[in-house]
Amino acid sequence: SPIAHPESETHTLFVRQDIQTPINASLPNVTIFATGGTIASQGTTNTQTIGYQVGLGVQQLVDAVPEILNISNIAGYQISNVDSGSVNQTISLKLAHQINEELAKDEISGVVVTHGTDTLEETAFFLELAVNSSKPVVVVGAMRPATALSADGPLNLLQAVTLAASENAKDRGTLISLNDRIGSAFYTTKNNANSLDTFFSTEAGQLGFFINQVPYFYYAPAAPLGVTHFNLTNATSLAQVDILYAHQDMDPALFNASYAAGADGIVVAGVGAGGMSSVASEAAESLFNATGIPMVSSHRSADGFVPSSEEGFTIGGGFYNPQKARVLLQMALTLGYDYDEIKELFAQSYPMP
Ligand SMILES: NC(=O)C[C@H](N)C(=O)O
Repeated sequence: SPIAHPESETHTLFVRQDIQTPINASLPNVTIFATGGTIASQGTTNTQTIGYQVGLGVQQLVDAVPEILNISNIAGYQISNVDSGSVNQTISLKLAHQINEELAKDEISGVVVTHGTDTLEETAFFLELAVNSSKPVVVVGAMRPATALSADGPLNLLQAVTLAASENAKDRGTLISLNDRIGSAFYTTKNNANSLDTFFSTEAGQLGFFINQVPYFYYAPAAPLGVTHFNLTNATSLAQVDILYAHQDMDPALFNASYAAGADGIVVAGVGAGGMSSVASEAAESLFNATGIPMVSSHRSADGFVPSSEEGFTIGGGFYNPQKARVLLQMALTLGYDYDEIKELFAQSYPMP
């Protein structure tokens, strides 16, 4: 094995297995934080592409693609080993804290997070807001388990490390790298539950592409409009924000139920540009009038825009999809933003001409 000092230690919540490759002084240093997902999964046959189990550690991910060591020295941390549907605020806060610490070290060029693709965009957006560094943070996953014919994880990981080690990737915020594409964590969303190219086809999210494993960017570094960096250094937990999905005959009781279950904020994945039935809307408004709980309107369509209106009680989620609006609202509530500040925070991403 090219990995020099494997050691493992079991914590109650995190399986932590720190690895460090032999140091080659002429190479940059990249740290990998592994969280699980399909990229770390194994099936029972090489044709199994559903129903596989997560379980490979960061050591095995790196061992599968030794070419990585021609690009960068690697240190690795096992933060969790779960499907991304089970990634929670404990894991994302831990990631944010450790990544901020890691990137503050002069010798570190960038970091890679390996993650399941299902909620990858939520963690990537969370890191976009909670990590304060010009160095690259690259979040990567895979759509086929490591045991599959034509598994995509190894090349995706090689590309992610290449990107994290690249000077050209600096000052671009958190990046999502998958299947040759480089996307902005701010805008990229998972588009297909099964396809290898699942992070394709968002309106504003595509930043670049790998050609022969070299990252090419379409634009000079740029930050999305309205990006706010939050200091969560002292946060040990996050506010509770629920997403309610609008549809025909949406149950209006969901609003009170969500509040009664402890929600500090609610995001509505609305029909069209943030809509819901008049009955549901009345229930939402009476909860808002009674409690002042902030409610953000987003869209259940994959892409779109919901503005705030002057008279409405809901806050327009702008370009944020429901899951990203949830992360943003969660951070704002955790740091004590009031209703007007939250409205302003969302409006910042779409400055009016
Ligand atoms: N492609 C994937 O990674 C899916 C997997 N269920 C996850 O952990 O998100």
